[in-house]
Amino acid sequence: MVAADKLKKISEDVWEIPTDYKPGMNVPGHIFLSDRLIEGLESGAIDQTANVATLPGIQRYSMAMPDVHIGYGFPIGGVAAFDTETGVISPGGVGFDINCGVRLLRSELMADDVKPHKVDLINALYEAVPSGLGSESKFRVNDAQLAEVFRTGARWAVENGYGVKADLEHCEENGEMKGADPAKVSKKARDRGRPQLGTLGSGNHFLEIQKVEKIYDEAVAKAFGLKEGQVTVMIHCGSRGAGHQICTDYVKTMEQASRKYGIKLYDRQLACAPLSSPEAKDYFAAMAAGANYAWANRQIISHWVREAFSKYYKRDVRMDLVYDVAHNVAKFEEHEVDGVKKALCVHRKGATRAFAPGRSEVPVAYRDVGQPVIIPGSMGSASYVLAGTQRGMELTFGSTCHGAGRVMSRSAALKDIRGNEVKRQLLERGIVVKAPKDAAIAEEAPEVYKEIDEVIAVVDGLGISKKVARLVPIAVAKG
Ligand SMILES: Nc1nc2c(ncn2[C@@H]2O[C@H](COP(=O)(O)O)[C@@H](O)[C@H]2O)c(=O)[nH]1
Ligand SMILES: [Mn+2]
Ligand SMILES: [Mn+2]
Repeated sequence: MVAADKLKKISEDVWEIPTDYKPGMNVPGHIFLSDRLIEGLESGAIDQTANVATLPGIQRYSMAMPDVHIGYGFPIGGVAAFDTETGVISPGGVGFDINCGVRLLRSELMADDVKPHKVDLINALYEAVPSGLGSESKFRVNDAQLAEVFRTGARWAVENGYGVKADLEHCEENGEMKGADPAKVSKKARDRGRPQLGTLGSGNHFLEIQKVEKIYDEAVAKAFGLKEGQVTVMIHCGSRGAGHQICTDYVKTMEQASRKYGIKLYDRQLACAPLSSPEAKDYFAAMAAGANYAWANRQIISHWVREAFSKYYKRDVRMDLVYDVAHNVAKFEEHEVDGVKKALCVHRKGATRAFAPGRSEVPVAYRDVGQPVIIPGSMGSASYVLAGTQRGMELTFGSTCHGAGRVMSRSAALKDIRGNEVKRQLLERGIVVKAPKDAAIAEEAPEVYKEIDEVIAVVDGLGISKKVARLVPIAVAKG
């Protein structure tokens, strides 16, 4: 029996997990997948989506985007919104890499100018930005500076010479989530985060030089400053050891809190606390600090990317920030539920906010067209820029997918795939890959991910975000 047999197809690409799927479900689950993608859906991801539906105060549905796969407690690709009075917050609904996210720089360069230099350019980026699992940064922050990073995020970086003010206007939350409190971050998390600020991290994190291959919506693309043939650079990374430790610390706090507040957990990894409790407030303050660390991190890395291009071309190469999205975060937002405006805490775990035109959270420059949504595919496939829609506000609390989503585990990839062969095949297609070791390439081979075009067809078809541009890789530096 394929996992999908447990689901009820209620409309094109929408699969329901009914509330009688398991005891304790407060709302149904909705999984957004095409008939083809549903074939590969793990039954564990259905169970996880159903488990989330048992949490107190969940609104409308527990949702999973088409990049869904098994995660820690909540599925990756999961979206769940909780009433601020009756609901909960859960570190498992945010993930260990707090504010892992993606930003896109648009350059003034065209692909034909860059392609002959792609090896030198990717080497320059690889040199400029430290990467790898325990990698340490080229610069050091002291405790007081780290506390400022936790409090003010990307603004700290810009005020210290890493970028320009306009960058802040083009970040979700302006790169500075309010309510962060460094005092709620443990010494262990600070010690892990201090040496890693300004590092890419490992594996799935990357820097990618891309070409805008196709524009689907000229007017929106123009608002985003994108045109066919243009070179862009995509940066994917998060909060490194700092975020990981914050999550680890608060999972323990929440396990105790769940018992204290009598919350029945169908999976220990869903540990959570009522949003009104001191434990929830402490976690939110620490999570926001982790999110700010990640925004500062992507901001510093952007500065080094700009420096590397300018140094290589021996002139000031203009690289403006299109936008920066968080895809592992919980946020307080206002949404309409059954015709009533409500304050909700929306968890997006491997999911991207995709707000419609007119929302005050969307930067002024994009308010008429909707929030830019940046969706990476893999080092051998396309990535996409989309825009948020009103349909998304209605159907998914303004959310969409965050990537293609894995279909093969890292261990299976290491067993079945040879990194040097993947590298050779990609080079044959004109894509240069630079990574610390061949094993890292095997773990991240294009075939370990779903087909991004199919995933994007689902979100575009449902109308929860709409296609604006398709980007293809020229050269990739993997962490
Ligand atoms: N364009 C590229 N996309 C990539 C690459 N490696 C991974 N990915 C995609 O990113 C998402 C998000 O990853 P996550 O670790 O935050 O879940 C993933 O689902 C892939 O689709 C790459 O080298 N280039
Ligand atoms: Mn990520
Ligand atoms: Mn990450």
